[in-house]
Amino acid sequence: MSGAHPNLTVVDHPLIRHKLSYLRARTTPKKEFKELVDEIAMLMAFEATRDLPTEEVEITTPIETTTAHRIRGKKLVLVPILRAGLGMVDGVLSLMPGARVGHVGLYRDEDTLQPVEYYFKIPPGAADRDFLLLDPMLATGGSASAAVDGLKRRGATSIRFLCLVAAPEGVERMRRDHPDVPVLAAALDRGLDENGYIMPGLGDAGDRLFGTR
Ligand SMILES: O=P(O)(O)OC[C@H]1O[C@H](OP(=O)(O)OP(=O)(O)O)[C@H](O)[C@@H]1O
Ligand SMILES: O=c1cc[nH]c(=O)[nH]1
Ligand SMILES: [Mg+2]
Repeated sequence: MSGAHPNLTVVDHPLIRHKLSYLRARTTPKKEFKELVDEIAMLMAFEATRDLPTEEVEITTPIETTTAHRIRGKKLVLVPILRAGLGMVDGVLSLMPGARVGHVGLYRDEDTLQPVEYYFKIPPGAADRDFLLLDPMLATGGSASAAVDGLKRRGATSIRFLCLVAAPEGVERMRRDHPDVPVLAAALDRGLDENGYIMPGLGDAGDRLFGTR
């Protein structure tokens, strides 16, 4: 938990801080930017799944039979918010290759900053799954909040939101709209500029990932 934001955990680790410094730099090329997004997402997924329940199983090693532990219960679903969330999927999947992947298509209208939904596909049986919602940027929080609305409308009850850079405005919006959804971020930044961009941020994550600007 993080001070004024009881719904926020800043995953603050020297490796993450180091990688973020390159991610933020405007000179970092597209290929490296994508690799860094994956690497930070993977490191954060380690923290985001810290409290997944495990159960005892009996296994036989080449030496003897023993008790080991495996993750129990609900099946994990990664849900990237398109487009930029796609950049985080491979990194998280490298830790949990068995996780399913849903997709939420949202873009933020450049003038109104309101999220516009254009796609929604998740596996059936939402009530029995743990969802990890992925988006590098939490700015006003409109997109994350709308994505959580969509998951809840389809029956989801266990949702965590994983982002790389969060603005206080977005964290507060999530606390207001969805106090039951923990937010994990690699960094909590200063605020938003007049165009709704995070300061100091890293610019437009989708454009930097996909080379569209
Ligand atoms: O918290 P908010 O104010 O809603 O802003 C954050 C959203 O904006 C960005 O997406 P964008 O609309 O640029 O779409 P893109 O990923 O397709 O580029 C980002 O990836 C988030 O989804
Ligand atoms: O700073 C920001 C804000 C929203 N979306 C981005 O990609 N970057
Ligand atoms: Mg974008």
